Amino acid sequence: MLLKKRKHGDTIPVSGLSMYDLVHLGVDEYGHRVEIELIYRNILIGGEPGAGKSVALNNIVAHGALAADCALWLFDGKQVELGLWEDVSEVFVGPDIDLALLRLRQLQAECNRRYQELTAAKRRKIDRNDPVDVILAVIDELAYYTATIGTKDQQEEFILLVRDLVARGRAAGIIVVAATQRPSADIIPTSLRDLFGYRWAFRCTTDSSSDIILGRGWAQLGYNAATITPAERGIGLLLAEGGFPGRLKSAFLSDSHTYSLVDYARDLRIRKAA
Ligand SMILES: Nc1ncnc2c1ncn2[C@@H]1O[C@H](COP(=O)(O)OP(=O)(O)OP(=O)(O)O)[C@@H](O)[C@H]1O
Repeated sequence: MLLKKRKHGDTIPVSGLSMYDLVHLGVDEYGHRVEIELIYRNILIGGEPGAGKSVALNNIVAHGALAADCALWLFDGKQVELGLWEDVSEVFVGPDIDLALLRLRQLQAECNRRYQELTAAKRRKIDRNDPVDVILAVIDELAYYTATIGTKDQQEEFILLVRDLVARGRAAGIIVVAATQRPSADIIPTSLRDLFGYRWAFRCTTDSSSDIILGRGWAQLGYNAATITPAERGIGLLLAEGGFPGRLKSAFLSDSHTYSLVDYARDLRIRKAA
């Protein structure tokens, strides 16, 4: 089962986390905690500006930052969304398409290297006993690198590299988390969207943009992020591979919560390196 639920109120462990553990996202309509198995999966997050994507992203990045077996590779077109985590990241890329492409090529090379090792060892995927970190590659905002900065060729290369990592990275322990406030077909082509095992749609302005995140036909079946009202910030529809979209509210993290988590993650990482 990909999506796990526990009673709301159970404590959420924050120390000694692993990327192989469940990642806490929030609470569903019945008051159950929603947790996902992110390892060997990727997640796409979309919705209109102010709908709650950054808070959702911060929950996932926080898990990665607190996990002893995770290296954070952060791509932040706006520089301020993920900037709080820069200190505890292995790689941080701001609004620089050349650097973003360089880092993605390096990630692709690392993916290829891990595949070679797996093949040599006659194995199919890395697991928690392997001496390599899971790489959590977080991209916010996708459209910034694929439609705003750089030349057409650079934007296309960016999409190709992301698609390759989403398609092949999972077994190699590379997880892609991509967020956009522009859920349109040119930013998230079907061929890319369909590779994401999890899709989380926050409020959208139209039925079709909701379908662009969740998949074609869900709005018609009543799973439509355009029906989330502007006041319902932090609420979204989460689809886990093979299931039905479920409504949930992300765990709220204020800036001061996030700063505390960054400090705690920094301490854990200093202790790990010592
Ligand atoms: N889970 C939540 N619970 C309560 N309030 C929330 C929650 N998530 C978001 N909000 C509120 O909504 C505001 C906007 O959220 P957030 O910055 O995550 O939106 P966004 O979709 O990332 O916006 P943008 O695309 O403009 O960056 C937050 O500052 C907060 O006030």
